[in-house]
Amino acid sequence: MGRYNMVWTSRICFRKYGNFVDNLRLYVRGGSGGMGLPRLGGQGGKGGSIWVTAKDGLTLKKIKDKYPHRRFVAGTGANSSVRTLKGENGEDVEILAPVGIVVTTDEGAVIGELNAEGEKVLVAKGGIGGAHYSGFLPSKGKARQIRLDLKLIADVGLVGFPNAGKSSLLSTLSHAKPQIANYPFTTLRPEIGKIMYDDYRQVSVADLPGLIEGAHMNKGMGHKFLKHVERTKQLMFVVDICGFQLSSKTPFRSAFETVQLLTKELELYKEELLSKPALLVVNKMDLPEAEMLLQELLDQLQNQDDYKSLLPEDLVPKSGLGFRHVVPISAATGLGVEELKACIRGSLDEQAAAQTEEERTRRVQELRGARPPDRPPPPPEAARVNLLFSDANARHPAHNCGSNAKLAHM
Ligand SMILES: Nc1nc2c(ncn2[C@@H]2O[C@H](COP(=O)(O)OP(=O)(O)OP(=O)(O)O)[C@@H](O)[C@H]2O)c(=O)[nH]1
Repeated sequence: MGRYNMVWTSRICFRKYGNFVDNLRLYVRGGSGGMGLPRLGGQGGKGGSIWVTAKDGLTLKKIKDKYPHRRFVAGTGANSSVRTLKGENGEDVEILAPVGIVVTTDEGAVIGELNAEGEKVLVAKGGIGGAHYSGFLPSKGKARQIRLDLKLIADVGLVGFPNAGKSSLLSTLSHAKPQIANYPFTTLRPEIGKIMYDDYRQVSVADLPGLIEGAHMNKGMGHKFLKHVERTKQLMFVVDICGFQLSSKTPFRSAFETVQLLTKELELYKEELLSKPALLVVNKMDLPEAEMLLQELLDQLQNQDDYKSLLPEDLVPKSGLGFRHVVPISAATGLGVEELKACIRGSLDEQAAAQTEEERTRRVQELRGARPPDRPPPPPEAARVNLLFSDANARHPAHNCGSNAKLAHM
């Protein structure tokens, strides 16, 4: 393996977990019916119902931000009166949600799925108005907690320009020919591979083909690709250590510039995507000069401000680059692949633990009758990046991806 015998798996920068919202719990209550009028046989109006309707371009985070209380109550039916014997029906409430979600009860029973714009699911029916048959007494609307879950296509999504080695990596990771997945809410058919762990846990990895520079403007597979990045728990950026050039007419990009461009594409499409935990995989470490180029890349990642002028200003991501781990590998020889598997697993486990803790805190607060906490606003970008860089290793000692050290010998 020549001079190259080290794997650098320490955190370059620590991304906060949980800013990206892939599920949401809501309280919904249909309206009560109105009273009937026994004297004249009048009927109360029906209570309004609550519907969840699919709309393109929405995210669960937008719903969360727009309705911090996450409570939806439909209108009450009007009472029957001498003037209006049939009381007016209460108003329905429509909750707009992204396409590609499953709506379930709190216990996990599926109420319905939204796979296309305009599809809707009834989540809380309004009560019936009082009438002769009910002794003129109305009934209450249905009240319950529901969950909106984004249908995930995989635990981890590969993000990289053509030729970075994504397909090769997926095959190496999953030891099998990855399956082409077909999802009802999409036209793109990602390849999905499964990593098997010794404790029988399986982690799914999706190769989402078609990302090129300008994807945010819908170039190439553009938005079709980027939409899928939303549907994974974590991102795995894959870059060729020797850089990337789409064609002889387009400029050559170094590995560092490639990372910047990939990040910029996500930022321009939906900045929220950058709050997903991400790993950076540096591929083709078997090639000559790879170790020297890796050191250069690490230096550039750690001193991003000094290298900002390499690309035109409008191509530099404004939020900086952040990765939980940087893992050099060779998909061709298998070098570093076991370390990568350990990193992926560790990162997903940490994310799951953080989400469970957040949900637990929320429920405790709910039981105490307190308003669920809104996430505190993130610190200003510049401050955050600096802080994360200067303190990352001190506050979060090098994650043990098979090694305790920043430089782990293979
Ligand atoms: N030397 C070397 N070559 C590699 C490695 N990984 C992949 N390659 C080669 O790089 C080329 C591209 O690999 P792919 O796996 O098809 O890359 P991709 O990112 O899936 O490319 P697209 O399908 O175009 O998106 C192929 O010729 C591979 O054989 C590696 O670790 N070392």
